[in-house]
Amino acid sequence: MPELKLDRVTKQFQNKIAVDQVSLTLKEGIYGFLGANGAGKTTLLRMLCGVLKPTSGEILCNGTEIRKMDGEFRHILGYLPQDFGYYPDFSAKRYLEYLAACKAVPKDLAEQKVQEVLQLVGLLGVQKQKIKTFSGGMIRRMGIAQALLNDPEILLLDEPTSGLDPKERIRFRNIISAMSKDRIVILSTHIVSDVEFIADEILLMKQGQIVEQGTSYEVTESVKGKVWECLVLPKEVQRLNEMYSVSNLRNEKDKVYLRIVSDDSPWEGAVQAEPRLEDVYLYYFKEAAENVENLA
Ligand SMILES: Nc1ncnc2c1ncn2[C@@H]1O[C@H](COP(=O)(O)OP(=O)(O)OP(=O)(O)O)[C@@H](O)[C@H]1O
Repeated sequence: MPELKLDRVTKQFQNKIAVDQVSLTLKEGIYGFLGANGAGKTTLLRMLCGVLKPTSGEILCNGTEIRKMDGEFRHILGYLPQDFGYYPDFSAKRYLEYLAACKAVPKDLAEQKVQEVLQLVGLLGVQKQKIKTFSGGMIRRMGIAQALLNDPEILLLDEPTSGLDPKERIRFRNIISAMSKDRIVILSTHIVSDVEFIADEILLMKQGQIVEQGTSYEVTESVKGKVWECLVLPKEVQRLNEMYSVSNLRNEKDKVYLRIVSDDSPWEGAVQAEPRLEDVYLYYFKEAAENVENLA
């Protein structure tokens, strides 16, 4: 089993520090990098797969700088980038056979491997169809299939569920869980439910830094005592909404139920509630959540 070690890894683009002194040790398991858009997740993943060179710091695989391992590192790596490219006129099977050749999967093994990954992602029955006839979810599953062709020990998935409906999202999560044994799986996302139940470790990334790290339970506990519930009159809602991070709002007869994430009690009579990972996200990424709302 490989061990990945990041030692003060930093990436600066002109005057923007995208990844800021990140130090981590990653062993077998699923690591969920959770952060708002622009937090630095993609930049970190691109350094991890060797596409980008860190401005400073080192990434070591079993003690050796990955850039010095060259082909050897690529052999144990599978990568699903955010903008995964494919040939729409190829069938799923032909496309994966083509990629298997690009990845130097031995010819006598390639056909079996293609069938194996198609089976794993549930595309065996449609392998002869052209990719252009596939739904978004099927295309993302193809993406995972290609990343698994060389049976990688390290699997990097950048926003793998973007654009998927809830059913496909669940299916995707199950696939990732099923094949995570004996691998390091690194998954970046801004969708809490993608990692809440499957990640062994969650890493919250903000402005290029890891601001929280631990199991889902541990990270959730970090906002214990900061999640509040209260019933207020409708006329109070706007003010509270402007002052606090409201994670849930529901009309209840003549009052409104609010769930608020705040260091201090937002309302006389507010009671503390059990935190959820979603509350943690809101606590750290309030501004980002607001931007998304404004765009919606
Ligand atoms: N090639 C580049 N040149 C200049 N700035 C960049 C470049 N790539 C990324 N950045 C900046 O670095 C920061 C981190 O970007 P990055 O794409 O890593 O974030 P992210 O967390 O993956 O967000 P997203 O989910 O939107 O991709 C952003 O402010 C981004 O604008």
